[in-house]
Amino acid sequence: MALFHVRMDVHIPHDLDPEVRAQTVAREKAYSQELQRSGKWRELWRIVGQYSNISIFDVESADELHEILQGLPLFPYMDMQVMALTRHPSRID
Ligand SMILES: O=C(O)C[C@H]1C=CC(=O)O1
Repeated sequence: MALFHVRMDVHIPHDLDPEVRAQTVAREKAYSQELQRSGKWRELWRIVGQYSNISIFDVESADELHEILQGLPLFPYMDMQVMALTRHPSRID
C-alpha cells in the first residue's frame, strides 16, 4: 500500500469544442467515481476558488498511480504535483 497526495490544476483550452469539453468532463467524472468506489481514490476535494483539486490515492505503487493519472480523460489539460506520503511517527491511530 502506498499513499500519495496529488494536486491537479485543470487548464482546458478556451477554444476547445464545447461538446468535446462536456464529453471529456463527463468521462473524467465516471473514471474518478469508479476509482473512488474501488478505494484507490480515497479523497477528492475542490480547492476553493480554483479549477483544482487535492486528492489522496491509496495504491500499490508509484507505477500504479502513474497509470491511473495518465488514464484521466483530462490528463492532457492538467498540471499535477505528486507527493509520496508515509506514516508520521507521532500519529496515535
Ligand atoms: O474537476 C477536477 O478537479 C478534475 C477531475 C478530478 C475528478 C474529476 O471528476 O475531475
